[in-house]
Amino acid sequence: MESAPILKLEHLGVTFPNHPVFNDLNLTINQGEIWSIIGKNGVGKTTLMRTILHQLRPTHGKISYLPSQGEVTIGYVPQFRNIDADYPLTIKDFVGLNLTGWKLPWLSAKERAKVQKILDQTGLKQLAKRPIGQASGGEKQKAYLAQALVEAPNLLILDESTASLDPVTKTELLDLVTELNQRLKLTVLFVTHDIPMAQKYTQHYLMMTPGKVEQGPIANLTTEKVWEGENV
Ligand SMILES: Nc1ncnc2c1ncn2[C@@H]1O[C@H](COP(=O)(O)OP(=O)(O)OP(=O)(O)O)[C@@H](O)[C@H]1O
Repeated sequence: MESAPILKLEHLGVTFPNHPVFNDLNLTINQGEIWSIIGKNGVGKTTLMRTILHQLRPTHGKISYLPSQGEVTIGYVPQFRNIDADYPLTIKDFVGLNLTGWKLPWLSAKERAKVQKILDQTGLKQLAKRPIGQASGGEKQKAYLAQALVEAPNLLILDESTASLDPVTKTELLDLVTELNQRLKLTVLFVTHDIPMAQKYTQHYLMMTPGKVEQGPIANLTTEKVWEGENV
């Protein structure tokens, strides 16, 4: 049985001054689906994600969050950003930041339990007390994922979040995301240039090309299609 929609984009368009990024984008994402969002550099993938995250207002069309806006909570894992070696927080405090609204991490017992659980799930338990600035790139990226998941969102956006990771760490992260998807029906938008990973981990694709978007089941995403899309 098909799930109910969680996100519906209708005739969506974003135009920066003198620069239309995309137009007339129509897309329905159902609860529990995993989508890859692909397309060449600069085509508008991050702009689309920022619009879904309410950071940008669409210039045309609309986005519906279903069954209601209040019921759709979004976790966001950005592209890898380094963190200064002398950044003062431990991995555990960093993961808990979302729970405190980015103030100093004075957590309640319940919040501490949430952090503990997600550290466990993301394989960061042994590293909880390590200053995040001294963690490896992969560990930092896991911490960003844990931070995005700590409040149990029902929609997770991975914005090229695995791009800088080695194959083993990349697979660990995406296996965890798949596990959460199956257990909790977490809906996932995976922005990526990694077509083999998209084919392995996602069920549907949205391919953005200048002036046009295409979507379908991931089995239809052939190498030729990607090549054509990247060369428009
Ligand atoms: N705030 C802004 N003002 C003006 N132009 C912008 C703004 N943000 C993004 N752009 C432009 O919009 C286009 C789409 O950018 P976006 O970051 O969404 O692309 P992308 O598909 O995510 O690219 P990449 O794969 O390189 O990350 C680019 O040409 C970019 O320069």
